[in-house]
Amino acid sequence: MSQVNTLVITGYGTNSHQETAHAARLAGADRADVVHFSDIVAAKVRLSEYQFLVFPGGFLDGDDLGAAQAAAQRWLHLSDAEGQPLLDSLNRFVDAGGLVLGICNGFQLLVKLGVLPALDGKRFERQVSLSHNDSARYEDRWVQLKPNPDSPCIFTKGLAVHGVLPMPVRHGEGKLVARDAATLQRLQDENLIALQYTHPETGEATQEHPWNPNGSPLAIAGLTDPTGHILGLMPHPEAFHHATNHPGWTRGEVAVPGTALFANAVRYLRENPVNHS
Ligand SMILES: NC(=O)CC[C@H](N)C(=O)O
Repeated sequence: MSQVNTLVITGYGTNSHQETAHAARLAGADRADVVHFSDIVAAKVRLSEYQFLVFPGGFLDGDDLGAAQAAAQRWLHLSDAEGQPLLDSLNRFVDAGGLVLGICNGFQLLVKLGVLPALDGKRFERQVSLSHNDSARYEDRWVQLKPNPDSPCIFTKGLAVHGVLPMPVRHGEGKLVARDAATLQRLQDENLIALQYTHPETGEATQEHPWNPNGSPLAIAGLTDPTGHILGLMPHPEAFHHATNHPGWTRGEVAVPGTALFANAVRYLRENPVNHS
């Protein structure tokens, strides 16, 4: 069975990197290293040493200029100490079959970088973004997510049988905006909408606040790319890594934890070795 080493990139304002690494370990990853972005730039650590790359949540650069906007510029324009553009390393990582997960601020980074949704295979071209919540406030609450069984997403595979997945959100900029109506339509038509916010009474996708916490169109909570190897989502799967994290646990409520997304990634990588050669 092949090795699953997880790289969680921290620095400049991430705040859930340790929980994220913990979730990866709980899900069975052999290793989960929390590495500062500057160590990637210094070429002390290479993406090619890993199979699973996670961009955790937080407030990169204090959300200045818009969440993850400044961080996206760093990824777009910096090269490492060996002269390798960071974008090339990221591109190669994905082409080698590595899995990428962006959680909340990490999802914001992936869309601003154009890693998601990468329609027409166009990576690093911004096609959608994440903007301020319709409620004009920071939303900190639990939501219920419906996985799309027809999505190519590796992370959500098989999870639709559970109905909904509860997970907490905490963000100010979680509303998806597409550059045009056709782009939005294609996300749906190509099954790139991996996760949707649902109404607790109907279990169906909803635009209703607070169940849809940000007003995201088509109730989009998470997006994948056409390969299914990349997932970005606004809710925090790492924050539901144990039964007692769930607000209903004292009432005996049982639900599939967010670590299920990580477990799917680990399982996939065991069976589908990444080829960094
Ligand atoms: N929890 C997070 O990662 C927050 C993301 C971002 N800082 C926002 O408020 O939208």
